Amino acid sequence: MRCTVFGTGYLGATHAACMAELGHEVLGVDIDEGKIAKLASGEVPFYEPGLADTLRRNLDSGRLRFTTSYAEAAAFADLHFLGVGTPQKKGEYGADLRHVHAVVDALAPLLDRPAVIVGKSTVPVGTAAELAVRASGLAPAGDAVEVAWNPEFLREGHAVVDTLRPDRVVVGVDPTRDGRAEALLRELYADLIAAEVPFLLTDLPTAELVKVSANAFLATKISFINAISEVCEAAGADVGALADALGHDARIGRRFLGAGLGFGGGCLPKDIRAFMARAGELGANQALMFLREVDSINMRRRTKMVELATRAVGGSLLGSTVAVLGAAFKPDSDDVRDSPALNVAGMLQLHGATVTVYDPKAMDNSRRLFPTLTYATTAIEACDGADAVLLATEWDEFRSLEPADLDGVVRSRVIVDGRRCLAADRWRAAGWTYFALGSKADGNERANRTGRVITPAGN
Ligand SMILES: NC(=O)c1ccc[n+]([C@@H]2O[C@H](COP(=O)([O-])OP(=O)(O)OC[C@H]3O[C@@H](n4cnc5c(N)ncnc54)[C@H](O)[C@@H]3O)[C@@H](O)[C@H]2O)c1
Ligand SMILES: O=c1ccn([C@@H]2O[C@H](COP(=O)(O)OP(=O)(O)O[C@H]3O[C@H](CO)[C@@H](O)[C@H](O)[C@H]3O)[C@@H](O)[C@H]2O)c(=O)[nH]1
Repeated sequence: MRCTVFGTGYLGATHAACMAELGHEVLGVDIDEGKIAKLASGEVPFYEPGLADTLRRNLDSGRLRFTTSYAEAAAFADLHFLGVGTPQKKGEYGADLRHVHAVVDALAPLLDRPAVIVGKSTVPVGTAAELAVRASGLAPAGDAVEVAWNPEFLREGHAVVDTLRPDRVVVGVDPTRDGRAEALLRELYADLIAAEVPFLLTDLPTAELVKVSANAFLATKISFINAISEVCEAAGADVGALADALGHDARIGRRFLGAGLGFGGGCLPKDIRAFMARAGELGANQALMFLREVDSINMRRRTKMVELATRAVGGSLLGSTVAVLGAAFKPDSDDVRDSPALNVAGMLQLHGATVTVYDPKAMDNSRRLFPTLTYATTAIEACDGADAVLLATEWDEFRSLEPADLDGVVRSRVIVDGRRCLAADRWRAAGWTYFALGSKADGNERANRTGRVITPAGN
């Protein structure tokens, strides 16, 4: 069958390529001409493992095309996915829906046949119902234009697999309608349904809420372990061993109990804030108060990392040289939106450190966002002359670093593991001072480059 996808960013480009992979004819639409030109020539404008192959295979098959023309898109299909950004409003918690509105306002007047607009963007509950009124009011086909919601749960770095084999497909429809939207989406996802991916049909507000509730839960789980991490640091316990023990309880599970620098990216931080804002608008202010704490715990990890770095260089960042390994908000992505790594790098610089950053894939995006930081072309180059090395994003390339790789490169053999992904014993055995968020401080702290003594402390 045919469909369009409006917005060809991390979500939309993946969805378009994967729908074509399922055998459908797909037209991706974006207002960014450069992005569309790249996609049309087989180039993915961002880093996502496996996506380039899927894109090229489906461009070659002729099933996948890209355009900036809304008129072409309206003529092409009667099933239109909406995957544009819903960022946090400037200076407010709420979601900025201007891109979502722009799509509907430009597309609906072109819809002169029955059509279904299917939202995939993450939106405040109530948006779908509002868009349904907006679309049918603007469309020549009137009420024959319907809105459904099919929230997306893919993770960056695993986007292709998550789209082709999701844990579930959630479809929200208006129950007063004739079932056309459900039928179209069942047909579109027939291969997934045949592979026993649960297809969960709900009303519109429930589908919208499933998405933000899932992200709120994930964020809460991460902040839970990071709150416990603070207690571990104070008590001299080890949060990694604690999380392993907790995770054996099947009711809890080990996933998303990774303590460290906390969550960032284009989703969890802005989604929990928009969820709080929307609950407030609905008069349910009290309900999500805990998410404020989830957010604060998360942001505290970043300042905690700066404190640890300060200790690691001997008490003052002023005049120090710090290497930051990692800039993306997570490994296997080049996304630097609300990246804890870059946030920390920026704070270190504000405190007077000379900061050199290296990331395997996110260098261009980082330079655009933080042009005043220094960037290296390899991890080793970033560590040249460093008083401390900070590991901020757990790329495999950094996990597999050996202490010997950096001996003779750094000025002081001091490492701060913000993602708890290095073997502490190996680094200590090699004579390094090893700090990690969520553990008692290194017992072998010692005089560093300036002869300043870093005192062993309990956190
Ligand atoms: N990134 C993810 O992993 C992910 C996963 C699930 C859900 N989401 C949600 O999906 C939505 C998109 O996120 P993203 O990360 O892909 O954002 P993004 O910024 O990477 O992509 C958005 C795209 O929309 C395009 N766009 C803006 N206005 C447009 C218009 N009027 N017409 C056509 N295209 C337009 C932009 O040019 C851009 O290419 C957000 O609501 C996000 O919360 C994202
Ligand atoms: O145990 C963990 C797991 C993750 N993180 C951090 O949490 C953030 C988010 O990670 P992840 O959820 O894997 O990445 P996203 O690609 O942002 O995916 C989330 O946000 C998407 C957009 O809404 C959803 O579709 C996904 O289901 C949801 O996992 C990253 O900074 C991670 O470093 C931790 O600190 N500890």
